Amino acid sequence: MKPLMLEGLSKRFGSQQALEKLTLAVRPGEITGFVGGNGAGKTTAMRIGVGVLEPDEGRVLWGDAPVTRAETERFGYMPEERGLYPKMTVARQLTYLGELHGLSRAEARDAMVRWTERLRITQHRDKRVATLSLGNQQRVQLAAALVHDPDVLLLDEPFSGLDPLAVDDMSEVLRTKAEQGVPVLFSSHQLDLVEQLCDRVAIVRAGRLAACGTHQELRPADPRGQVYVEIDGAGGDWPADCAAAAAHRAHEQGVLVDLAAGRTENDLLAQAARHGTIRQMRRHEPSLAELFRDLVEPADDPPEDRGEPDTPASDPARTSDLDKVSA
Ligand SMILES: Nc1ncnc2c1ncn2[C@@H]1O[C@H](COP(=O)(O)OP(=O)(O)OP(=O)(O)O)[C@@H](O)[C@H]1O
Repeated sequence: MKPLMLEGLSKRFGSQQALEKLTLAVRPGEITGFVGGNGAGKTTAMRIGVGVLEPDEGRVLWGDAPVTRAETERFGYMPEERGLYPKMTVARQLTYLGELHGLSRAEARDAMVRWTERLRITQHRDKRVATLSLGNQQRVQLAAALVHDPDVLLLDEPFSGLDPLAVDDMSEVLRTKAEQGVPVLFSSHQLDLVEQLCDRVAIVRAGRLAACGTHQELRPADPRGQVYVEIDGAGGDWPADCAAAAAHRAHEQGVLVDLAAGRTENDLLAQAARHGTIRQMRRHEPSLAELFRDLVEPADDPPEDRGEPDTPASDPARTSDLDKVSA
């Protein structure tokens, strides 16, 4: 399987610059999470990726060459607005979509049977889509994206509104497709889920790639990091009189401390111990949600601020992995 490359995509709707030179590689055999605030440009990028929208600038590469219309037929796309025919039965719908993507009637029927079993919607095969719960409609929508055994999977918020069992089913299917070598890209606002499921995360901000990499690569390079400390009954402000603490804030059941310059964890430990029994002390690894907030929160900037590249995008440590792919 080949990577799907979105290369230098720009797209404007009226006065709204939806994408600004966005470049992103979706690698075969990996799940890439596509995250960003509302209106950051994820849907626009995916629609261009599957060929339902033309970019103003940039191109979509499948492997080394620009993707052709025939090749996009081999892509699987789950649109955010969901594109099912409400009055058609599930079975008819999936079979029809399979045929549209080039399968014979018998192959399409087999694929419908297989995916309705896999996604646990066999009991709904003869029902009209509109009569299903939203979660089950979403399972059908995923089946619709998979029925022709696609070479690439692009899914726009596939997890929104799913119950935990459906989240597990959906996650398992995406993982299996990636293991088969398919490049998988999905957008989501559920950052815990993205962190768990994705091999790589692309963070988009105001139409640009703010950062892309594995969770490890996205973490700040600062080797000092922060220290999480939990002390029995000490309250949240005990670091205020610790010389080893430059700053602190409440976090989970304890506090997150920035070590002061020249101080070590041992200095902090000694000072913390004076405040009570230490339950936990560990180097803090920021979650994806924290990294995301750091990178994306200033996205409320007015549109005129969009002209300059975002600092993280120009940070080689944060885009180095992408560079390797595009090189
Ligand atoms: N067809 C359209 N016509 C006009 N503006 C559009 C159109 N599609 C997208 N936009 C605008 O482009 C920008 C990017 O939208 P897009 O839907 O790609 O963002 P998103 O990251 O998917 O957002 P969300 O997380 O809210 O779904 C937004 O400002 C949006 O209003």
